[in-house]
Amino acid sequence: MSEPLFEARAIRKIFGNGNKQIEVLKGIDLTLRPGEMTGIVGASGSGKTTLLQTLGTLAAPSSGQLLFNGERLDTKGERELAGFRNRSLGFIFQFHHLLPEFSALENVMMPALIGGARRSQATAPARRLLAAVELDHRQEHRVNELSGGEQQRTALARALIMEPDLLLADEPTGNLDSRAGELVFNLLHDLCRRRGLAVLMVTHNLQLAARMDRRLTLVDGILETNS
Ligand SMILES: Nc1ncnc2c1ncn2[C@@H]1O[C@H](COP(=O)(O)OP(=O)(O)OP(=O)(O)O)[C@@H](O)[C@H]1O
Repeated sequence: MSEPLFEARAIRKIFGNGNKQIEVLKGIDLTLRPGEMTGIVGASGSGKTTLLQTLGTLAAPSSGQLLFNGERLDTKGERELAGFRNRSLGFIFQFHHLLPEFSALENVMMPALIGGARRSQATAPARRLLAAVELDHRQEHRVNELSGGEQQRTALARALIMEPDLLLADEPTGNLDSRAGELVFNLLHDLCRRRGLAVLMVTHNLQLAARMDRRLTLVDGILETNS
C-alpha cells in the first residue's frame, strides 16, 4: 500500500458560540492515498461541504490535525496555505465560483496565472483540459453564456490545470446528464490511475459512488465506512 498523501486526525468543526454552538464534525479520521477515489455520501445538512472545506484548509478546524505528505497543515498561516492550495489541491464547489466576466478559457487558466505562469504557458494546457471535457467549442464564451453543466465542466478543467495531487469535489456531476457525468468520472478515473491523483468526492449519485475505490458516509459528524 502506498504512503498516505493526506491524513485527517480527530478533526472537529464547531460553528457559533455560547448556547448557539453546533458541532458539525465530531472527530473525523481519514487517510487518502495517491491514485485512490473516495466517495462521500450523507444526508442534506450532514456536513459534507463543511468537511471538504475543512479538509481543504478553506475553513480552520476547531481541533484536530491535518497532514499532507506527513507535514502538518493546521499549524500553517493563511499565506502559506494559499500557496499550498494553489500548488497541490484542486477544488470543485457546489456553486462553481467561476468569474462570470471572463471566458471559459480564462477561468481555466486563472490558477496557473495566479501561480506565476505566463499567459503563453497556461493557454495550451487550458485548451487541452477544455477539450478533454468536450468544451472545445465553448472556450471563448463568457461563463454567463454557458449552461449549468458546461459551467460545471469548466470548473473541473480549472481544478485540474495545476495538476493537483488531491481533488476535493462537491457534487461535480450534479448538473450533468448521464453521458457528461460518465465523461467526468472517466477523466478523473484515468488521472487517478495514470498520475496518482487522489479524489475525494461528495456525491448523491449512488451508482457513481459504487464505482469508487471506497465509500464513506457522514453520519452525525462521523465518517462511517460502507461495505
Ligand atoms: N458558517 C456556518 N455557520 C453556522 N452553521 C453552519 C455554517 N456552515 C454550515 N453550517 C451548518 O452546518 C451544517 C452542515 O452544513 P453543510 O453545508 O456542510 O451540509 P451538507 O451535508 O453539505 O448539506 P447539503 O447536502 O444540503 O449541501 C448545517 O446544519 C449548516 O446549517
